[in-house]
Amino acid sequence: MTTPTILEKIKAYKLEEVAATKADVPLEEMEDRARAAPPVRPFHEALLNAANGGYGLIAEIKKASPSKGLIREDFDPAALAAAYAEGGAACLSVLTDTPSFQGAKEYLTQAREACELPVLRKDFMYDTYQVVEARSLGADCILIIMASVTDAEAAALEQAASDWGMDAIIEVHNAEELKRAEALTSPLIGINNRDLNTFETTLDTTRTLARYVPEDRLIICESALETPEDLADIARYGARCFLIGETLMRADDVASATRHILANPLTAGGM
Ligand SMILES: O=P(O)(O)OC[C@@H](O)[C@@H](O)c1c[nH]c2ccccc12
Repeated sequence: MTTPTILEKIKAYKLEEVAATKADVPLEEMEDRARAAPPVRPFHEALLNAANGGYGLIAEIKKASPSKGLIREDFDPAALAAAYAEGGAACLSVLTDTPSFQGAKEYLTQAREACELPVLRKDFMYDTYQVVEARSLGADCILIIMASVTDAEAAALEQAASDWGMDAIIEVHNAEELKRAEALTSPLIGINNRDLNTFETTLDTTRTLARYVPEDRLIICESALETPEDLADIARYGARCFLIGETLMRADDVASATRHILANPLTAGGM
């Protein structure tokens, strides 16, 4: 027997979780809740508008991660959301997975209520039930991790997001996953610089893959971004949208750290 990969382990516990939630809240009931949720905020549009004038930042609310352990002690999703909005983020991402990221479904609702930004539910999605649940929590966008789903699962998740008026980010980590992503219709392609099975990170992943992304898709460079220089460098490869968690979560003053990383390193400074 081969040892399961990290993504396989996550998938196993996530499917159990989903089965338990479904037993508690049947699909019809979850659909009622989704219909009663506040209207969808335009995620793609907010990102695109911000990227046209500079950078489109998706700022992530992330308490802990499997590779880094606890990232932020003082963790108030509503205050963090307000700080991100003040600092110039275009959208938010909120981790709702508990076993690996110490996230929670309520964090998404709390963060979204504290600002006007569209919100990505950051979780491991396999079942369209989770998409309905995401909408019931207020999510405006979902993540589809190609490394963790089949083509059929990805297509079903994407369709469910679209049925509920939400956007979907298709996350890829290599050329093969990018090819599979191209068969889907979502215009949002996330290039994850972190290998979710080994946790290794390198911005070379984006530098290498960006040129193969079709022109009609919007590239989001995800993970391991630390400085304004990183953003400026990656922008030269055609990506103007960024998903950043840890660097901002480690800052004492989250609003000013957000402003700082979004500043153009060529024109900033000198104050
Ligand atoms: O904290 P970082 O290195 O800035 O990364 C943020 C985000 O890209 C990362 O949390 C992430 C990207 N794809 C994921 C999929 C599942 C869980 C987490 C992720």
